[in-house]
Amino acid sequence: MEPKPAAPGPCPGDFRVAEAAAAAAAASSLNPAEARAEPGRRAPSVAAVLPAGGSGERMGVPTPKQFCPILERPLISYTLQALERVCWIKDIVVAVTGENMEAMKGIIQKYKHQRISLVEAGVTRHRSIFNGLRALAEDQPNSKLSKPEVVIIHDAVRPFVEEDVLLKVVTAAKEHGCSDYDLEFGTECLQLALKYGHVNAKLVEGSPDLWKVTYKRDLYAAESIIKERTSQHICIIMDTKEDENHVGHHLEEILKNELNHVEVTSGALCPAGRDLKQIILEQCYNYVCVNVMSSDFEETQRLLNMLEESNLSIFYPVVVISVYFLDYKSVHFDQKVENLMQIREYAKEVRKRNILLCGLLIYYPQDEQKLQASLREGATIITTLIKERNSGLVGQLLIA
Ligand SMILES: Nc1ccn([C@@H]2O[C@H](COP(=O)(O)OP(=O)(O)OP(=O)(O)O)[C@@H](O)[C@H]2O)c(=O)n1
Ligand SMILES: O=P(O)(O)OC[C@@H](O)[C@@H](O)[C@@H](O)CO
Repeated sequence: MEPKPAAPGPCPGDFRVAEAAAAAAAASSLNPAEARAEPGRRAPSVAAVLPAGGSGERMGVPTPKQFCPILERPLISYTLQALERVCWIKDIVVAVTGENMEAMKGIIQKYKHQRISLVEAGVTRHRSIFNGLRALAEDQPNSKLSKPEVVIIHDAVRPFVEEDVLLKVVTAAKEHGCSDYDLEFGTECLQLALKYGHVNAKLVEGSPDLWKVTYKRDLYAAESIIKERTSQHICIIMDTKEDENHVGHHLEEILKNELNHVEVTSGALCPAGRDLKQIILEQCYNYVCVNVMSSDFEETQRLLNMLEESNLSIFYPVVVISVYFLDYKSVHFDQKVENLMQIREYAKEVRKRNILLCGLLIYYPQDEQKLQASLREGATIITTLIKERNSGLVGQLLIA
């Protein structure tokens, strides 16, 4: 399964931190014997510099690519999120041009990014990096930055960096010498370090997702990756556990079968399912609220309240689909639809908080085969809404 999207959270006191401490100690130690991890050793000091002062000429759009939106959030915010969740990176210095400084401050505030300092970018990428390094190196009286032992340089337009590769980079910073291979296939940064830093260097293998957003097509690729990652976990909430034969339960079964590569959790507002708060904490971005017993929005409203309180949707749109049932025999079709149209108002309200709410009415015949077909159609609508995360369908009542 793909790794979860980066999300901020408390730094776990697990082995990675100790490993990082050892790596940073290794990177900074003059004595190789000291480079081994020691219990209780002081925390490492690692900082990151993000050059974000380019104009993105090759992208061919007026907005510099680092500020281009992906699912309505600027690209650079994804990169910051990926770095700030790595708790052993103490400071993240971002180099931006003077004209984008205010916009950058707005992004930091809106998405509550932490440990970020801004510096003025330079006319070239290397100059932007230099400005970031200078801010970390100088002991300026009003600066909250302290001089780190290791600095990670990471393009602001590489949003999918994982902690393990950052750890490898920090570890390699001291452990390895420079080979002919490294020189042959060196990147600009490597050459810069070799020429002016008088240090050895080592190329570390990254993952294919570490690629750089350069052309317009890369924005579409990044969006697809984010959509795929956020669709990996779906929580189904049923307002009853009774009446096992109700079509609601059949729908749940069909969804589970169709989404066999996806983690489907049965959450509940009632005690039978897994604790919904926990599921939200685990960063599930998709909820199917199956209303077997009721025709109102009470259960959906409870779920929406919990989602709003959690702030889960600050980084990614959360999809909520409220599902209802009506059989062909019922004479109340108009009344039911009219009642369910209220979803528009709820959807408009929660849309402001990046929650994409849609309604789905499964209008089903008694005939077993046709019923199965209706349920499969319903399941297809649900999976499409989740995979596409299309804000254009927000507030719609779809009928299967
Ligand atoms: N004067 C510059 C130029 C580039 N960068 C940053 O360096 C990273 C990688 O560079 P690149 O992909 O070349 O970005 P751009 O220069 O913006 O793109 P282009 O070459 O297409 O104009 C980007 O995060 C970019 O913002 C920078 O900080 N300062
Ligand atoms: O200009 P290009 O798009 O070829 O790549 C720039 C890269 O060299 C740069 O982004 C660093 O990641 C590597 O030092």
